[in-house]
This record gives sequence, C-alpha cells and structure tokens, in this order.
Amino acid sequence: MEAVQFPAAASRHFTAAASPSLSIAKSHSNSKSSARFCSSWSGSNLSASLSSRNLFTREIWCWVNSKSVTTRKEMRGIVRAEMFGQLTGGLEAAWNKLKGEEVLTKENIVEPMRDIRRALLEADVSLPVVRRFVQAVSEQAVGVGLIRGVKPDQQLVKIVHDELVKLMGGEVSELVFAKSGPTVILLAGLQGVGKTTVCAKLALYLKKQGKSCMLVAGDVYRPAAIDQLVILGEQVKVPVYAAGTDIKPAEIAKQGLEEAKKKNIDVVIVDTAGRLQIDKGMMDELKDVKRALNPTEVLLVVDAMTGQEAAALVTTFNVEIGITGAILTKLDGDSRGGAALSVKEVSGKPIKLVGRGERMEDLEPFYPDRMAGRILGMGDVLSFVEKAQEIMRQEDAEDLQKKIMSAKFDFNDFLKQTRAVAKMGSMTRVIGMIPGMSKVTPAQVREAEKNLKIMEAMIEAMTPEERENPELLAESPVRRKRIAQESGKTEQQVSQLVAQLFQMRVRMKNLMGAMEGGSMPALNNLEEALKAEQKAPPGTARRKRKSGSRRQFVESSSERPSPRGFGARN
Ligand SMILES: Nc1nc2c(ncn2[C@@H]2O[C@H](COP(=O)(O)OP(=O)(O)OP(=O)(O)O)[C@@H](O)[C@H]2O)c(=O)[nH]1
Repeated sequence: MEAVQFPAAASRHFTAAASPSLSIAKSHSNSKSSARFCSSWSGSNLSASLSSRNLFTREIWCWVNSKSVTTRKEMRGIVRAEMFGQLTGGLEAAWNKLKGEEVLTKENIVEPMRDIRRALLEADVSLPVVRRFVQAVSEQAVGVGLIRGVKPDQQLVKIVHDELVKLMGGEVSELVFAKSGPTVILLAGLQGVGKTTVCAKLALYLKKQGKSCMLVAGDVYRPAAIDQLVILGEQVKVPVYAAGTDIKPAEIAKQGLEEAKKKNIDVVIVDTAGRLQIDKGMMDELKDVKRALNPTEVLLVVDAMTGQEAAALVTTFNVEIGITGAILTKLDGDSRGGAALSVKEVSGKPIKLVGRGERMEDLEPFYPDRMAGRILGMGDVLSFVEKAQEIMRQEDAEDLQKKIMSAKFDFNDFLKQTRAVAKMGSMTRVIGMIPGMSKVTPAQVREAEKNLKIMEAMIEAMTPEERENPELLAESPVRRKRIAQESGKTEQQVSQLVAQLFQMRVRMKNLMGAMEGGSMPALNNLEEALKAEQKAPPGTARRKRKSGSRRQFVESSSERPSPRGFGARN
C-alpha cells in the first residue's frame, strides 16, 4: 500500500496522531495496473502543445481511473464498442499468427490472410471488395522479402495499412467551392440518417473556415424537419430560409438561393426530404431541385452503421441523380467499418466528411490514412494534433510545458486543461485519439467523466490562492475541511485530490522529461520511464534518488513529494 505523499514542507504538518483519519492509501496493484495501461501509450515527435496536452489527458485518465483501469491484456478482451473496434480486433488475430516467423512466405500468410478476409467480411465490407483487397495484400506480402529490423507481422501491418488507405480513396477529398456567387451544397439521403443535423454541422464547420452560410429547409413533408433545422440554425448562429410546406422543394430552393445572393452568403446548404427507402418520387424531386440550383456539391448522407448497404446507396443515387460524394454519419457508433471501407471502391464516389457524434462540432473531413491508422489500432494522432492545436494556443502550450517541467502545475492549470480537453469533444473521443488508449470501454469513460466532475466541484470550492498553492491545502486540515463542506464531498476525497496533484506533478515532469530530446529515441525513454515507475514500488525510486543526491533534494524540496507518506509516523 502506498501512503499518499505531500511535499516535504507540507508533510511536516502531518503526523499520524494529528490526522489519523487522513491517511489515504492507494492500492499498489491499482497504481501498477494504471502504469501498465499507460505504458501502452506511445508518443511521437509531435509539437510541444500535443506532447503536453497528450500527456495531460493521459495523466488525467490514469488519475481519475486509478480504481477502474485494467491491464493492457485485459483491455484486449474488452468488448470493442468503439469505432471500428471489432475490425481492429479481427485484424489483430492476423498479426498474432505471424509472431515468431522470420520472413513472410506463401505458406505462412495463408492463415493471417484468412483472418483478414474474415475480419473484413464481419465488418460488412462487400465481398468483391474483400476479394480484391485480400489478393492485393497477398501479392505484396509474398514479394516483399526480408527487411532488416522489421518483423514479418509489422511488414504485414504496413501492407494492410497502405491497401486500406488506397481502398478508402487515398487522398482527402476536399469540398469544392464555386468560383463566383454562392456555393450550393445539396444534401440528400434516406430518413433518419442525420441529414438535417449534418446541414447545421456543415454550416458550423464552414463558418470556422470563415465562410458565411445559409440553410434552406427543403423537407416539405415533415414540418418537424423545418422546425428542427430552424432550431439547429439558431444553435450554430446561421440563418435558415424556410417557406413552409405548401410549395415545391425546387421552388423553395430557388427562393433560398436568391435570398442568399442578396445577402452575399458564401455557402447555401439545402436540406431535402428523406424517404424510408429509395422511390421514384424522391428521385424525381431531387432531380428537380438539382436542376433548379445547379449545385457545386451534391452529397449523399449515409449512415455508417448500415455497412455495405451505404455503399450500394451511394452507387444508386449517383446513377440516378449524379452526386459528388458522400457524408458518412454515426461513425462514432460503428464498430464494424464496412461503410467507410466500401463506399469509394463500390461507388467510385469519395466520402468527403464524417459525422462522429451528435454535437454540432462532430463533423470532420474523411482522412483515409488516419482511418486506416485507427482501424489498425494506431490511434488517430493527427486528428488529435489538429484538435489540440485548435483549442490550445501556442503560448498556453509553452506555459503548460514550463509548469510541468518545473513541477509547478497547480489546480488552476488542472481546471484549465480539463476544460480544454472537454472542448475537444467527449472524453470517449479524446481518449480514443491517443495512441494506445483506444480500447477504453464506454463504462470506463463514463466513470472518468463522473470522477472529473467530483474533482471540479472540489477545485471550485478552493480560493484562488489555494488553487495556486496546493501546499496551503496540504498543510491545513482546516482548509481541507472547509473545501469538503463547500463542495459536498468528504475530507478524505479532498485530501486525496491534493495528494494526487503532487504525485501528478512528479510523474508528469518525469514523463515530459523523457519525451523531450527528440522523436523516436524519446519514445524509448518514455517507455523506460513508465516501466521504471511500474517496477518500483511507489515512492522507492524517489527515495533512492533522494539518498543519492541530498543536496538536490534540499534544493527542490518544495517541488517534490516527501519521502514520508501523508499521515505516516514521523
Ligand atoms: N451518434 C451520432 N448520432 C448522429 C450523428 N448524426 C446524426 N445523429 C443523430 O441521428 C438522429 C437523426 O438525425 P436527423 O438529422 O434528424 O436525420 P434526418 O436524416 O434529417 O432525418 P429525416 O428528417 O427524418 O430525413 C438524430 O438523433 C441525430 O442526433 C452522428 O454522427 N453520430
């Protein structure tokens, strides 16, 4: 059992006699398991902002989950409910079959290729696509030869990765904008796929790129759809053109476009009516609207969870009305991946954007290479960098890094960072985007979010001075008692929070130190740092360092935890 530790200066004020009930213990096995789980996180040569943010998120995760985090091995067994989780698991079986092999041969890839085929079929990728894919991978795998330092399973992962990227269209397919006048984007799709929601999400996405937008309510069969669009328009602060349900959609579209021209709007997004299934009436109506608008983009909105059916729909709509691409919604709930993998190959039309959640911010470009990375369980690092950079200004990032390095990270920083992380999306997504942390169960994420709320409540009850100097809290049971009362939590919870901040300071400093100093070598350092922390019973590593360098300890005693446990006898 590890006694929670406070800085030397602060711990002088604690004795077992003075505060016996405040002795907080943390199970060693828990800290071990979280360290083990955390060690699966692998860094990369990313910017300072990413490093510190990534580190922070990971630390928060380990911190709030010290009770529920499981080992990496256990993680593997957990039902993969997250995006593409099922496919990722299926492919893992293929790599595992190659463990211990020296080189890829015609014989030893038979089994892994069978696993890949099975995984893709289970992911609901269409059969002809699977056949072509497996053939392409097999041909390359056999011809690849021996590469020094690269294991056969790694070689196969690389080949599969590159083929997945090709399958999904290779490059990002950007939206096209009109050279003059408003760009018109016509959205089509079956009922309930998320079309109306996409209208507003797309407007917000384009607004962030500096474009003015207008929404046009063209679904005249469902009055509620018009109301929904108006509400969503208000939410994203974009005007909505609605003309009721008594006129033809093509007429509404024309009027909407005229209105947009008058107002010098850059992009007009037109919502249309969905049907339960494809019918002639819907197609004719869409053709009329398309003729009336001459849109720059005609995008079919499809639900990712319908798998290869989504690809078939894109083909049909393209043949019938001519479309420029697809928007794949509800990718966040898609554990199979069949739609993402099939649409381009089956229909010839690219997926331009994906919806990954119900919030208005949850729409982003479709990056085939990042998707491939996710499918293979590598984590969507680049999406994370982009999101992190969007939220965190460079100066903030540098500030945070400095604070981490000097172990001055305080409760203000903690609040600021958790809130910034929250802005990046739901915890599920943020966690999922950190390499090695994608296999976290929704239940664990919910638990983490709950724990974060408890922590926030306690921090909010602190005075600005206490937030800035956690030492004040470590020294004063009276302050901790007050915070417990004000936040409605127990004194033990408050003490634990304070103690954890000091532990986090040291750990983050060590890890950040390990990450600094280069790209790939830093990875090894990080792994080593994590392993060392995992091996050593909590506190021992620090104790050894202290005895080795007394002077150094004295100099930095206010920054590091005391070798004495909180509540330990003096
Ligand atoms: N999880 C998740 N839910 C989504 C996503 N996109 C849309 N939804 C949800 O899907 C439901 C249907 O969305 P709508 O926008 O009303 O669908 P629609 O296609 O306009 O439906 P009709 O107007 O009936 O044709 C709503 O509850 C949305 O919040 C997404 O990317 N992820």
